[in-house]
Amino acid sequence: MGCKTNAELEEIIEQAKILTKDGKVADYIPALSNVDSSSVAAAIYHIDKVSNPCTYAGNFEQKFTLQSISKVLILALALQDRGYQYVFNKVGMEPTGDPYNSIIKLETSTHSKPLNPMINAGALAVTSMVKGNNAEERWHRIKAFVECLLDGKTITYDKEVAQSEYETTNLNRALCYFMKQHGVIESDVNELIDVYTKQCAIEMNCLDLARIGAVFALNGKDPVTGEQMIDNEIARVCKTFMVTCGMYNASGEFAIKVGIPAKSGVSGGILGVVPGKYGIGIFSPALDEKGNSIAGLEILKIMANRHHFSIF
Ligand SMILES: NC(=O)CC[C@H](N)C(=O)O
Repeated sequence: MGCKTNAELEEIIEQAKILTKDGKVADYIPALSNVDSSSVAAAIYHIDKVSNPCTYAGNFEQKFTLQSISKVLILALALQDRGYQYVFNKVGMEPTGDPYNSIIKLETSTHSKPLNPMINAGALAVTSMVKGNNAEERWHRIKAFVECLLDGKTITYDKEVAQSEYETTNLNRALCYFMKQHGVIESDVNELIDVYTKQCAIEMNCLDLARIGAVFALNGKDPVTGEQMIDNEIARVCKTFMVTCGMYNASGEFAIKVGIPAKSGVSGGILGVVPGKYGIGIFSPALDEKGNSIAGLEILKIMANRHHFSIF
């Protein structure tokens, strides 16, 4: 993939970097805290450019784990595997206004249905729907699907981060046991947590993430081959969830200030989609109190203002 540095993006990154000192790296997954909190990297995949489609700035080679960004990709796979009815029979479509790991709405919602697939409860239920005879098969299908979105590039997962989350994720286990009790999931809880912690620990750099953004920007088509990688309708559903719930309980403010489908993860990654134009990948691990990358948000706000990103 042809890539080059971009002076404007460098300038924006320098501006945003100052804010990293106001944020905090996630440490509730212990292995996530081993990272330089001042790192900032960003890449943009321009879907109209045939040669050198990618521009980048900052430490673009640095890999990070997807964490919650993986929820959008696994939703696409589960919808492909099971169809709309099956998935949304078990998981809702409404934003919660609560933190991503909150348990409160599970108890108050009808049939204990998680409110949407972007909160942990909903994402865990969605991961349990990926086809496969066992955890290993499910994980291999997830890995193969993400590799397809990256033109066949082999992806890896950060074993230390996955193991660290597997050992400490009592709250996610609690969400699973609650959902199992109420028939939302059927899987063995530890097997489900095993697949989920691996999917969250999938690692890539911001160039890779920008390429995945480009697939969504093209309604599921590969930006190079034009092949339909994700069904058009499924890409639409995923992008809609990114708008309504992709930035946790800051999605409303983000829709006003930036106005594009985006999904963030507690590692500090943000996947951004400017429909018909760009895929965006950002990494900066210092987070605000809602769990979004502080510098990442600033970069998107500046770019959205200058280049009129908003879809609204
Ligand atoms: N917001 C996130 O990125 C959360 C993902 C993380 N693996 C968790 O389940 O807590």
